[in-house]
Amino acid sequence: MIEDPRDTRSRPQPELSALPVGESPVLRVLPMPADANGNGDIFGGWIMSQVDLAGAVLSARLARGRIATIAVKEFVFRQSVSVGDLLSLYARVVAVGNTSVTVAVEVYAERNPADPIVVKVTEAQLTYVAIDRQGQRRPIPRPLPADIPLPPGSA
Ligand SMILES: CCCCCCCCCCCCCCCC(=O)SCCNC(=O)CCNC(=O)[C@H](O)C(C)(C)COP(=O)(O)OP(=O)(O)OC[C@H]1O[C@@H](n2cnc3c(N)ncnc32)[C@H](O)[C@@H]1OP(=O)(O)O
Repeated sequence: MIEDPRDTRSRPQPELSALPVGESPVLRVLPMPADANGNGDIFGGWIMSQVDLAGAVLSARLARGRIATIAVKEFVFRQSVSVGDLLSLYARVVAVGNTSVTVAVEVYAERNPADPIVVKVTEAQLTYVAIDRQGQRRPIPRPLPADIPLPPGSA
């Protein structure tokens, strides 16, 4: 039987959340109908690409140039995303190495404008490597910028 996407009875009830207090999203984005799968939910792959872009923002600032994604640690999709949701993506630097930057990204969806709720959609940890024009790894320039919050011990 094909599931009716408007029928929410059989779906897990959303865990109510709130947007992180005192933080600004690095990216806000609205999924469009073309980003939806056959069930009417937004493709996980589309969400993953938004997370990759969100993680790249702080990494590119720290690398002061080109970067490449080298690794992504575990995506767990906790809630589905629908057309009409507003996604906010928050990023936090968790490590800065010699050539790499590791960033934790969290994704929240705001929905139902008449009675707004916020749900946490997913989170992931991504590592980016600073690369030169030939695509070879290069050191992250030091000193690191003072305006990006960094974990203790980063220098
Ligand atoms: C002013 C405006 C600003 C804001 C404006 C923002 C704009 C935002 C732009 C959008 C930006 C697009 C963002 C998408 C970017 C792609 O989609 S890139 C496409 C997908 N990725 C690729 O094609 C990469 C392919 N891989 C490669 O080319 C090579 O592996 C690389 C990246 C050159 C690295 O070379 P390598 O010899 O393999 O590197 P290796 O020495 O083994 O490791 C390098 C570093 O990675 C770490 N590493 C290696 N493996 C792992 C692993 N499995 N896990 C964790 N770390 C690892 C190492 O520990 C090392 O770190 P450090 O200790 O040096 O810090």
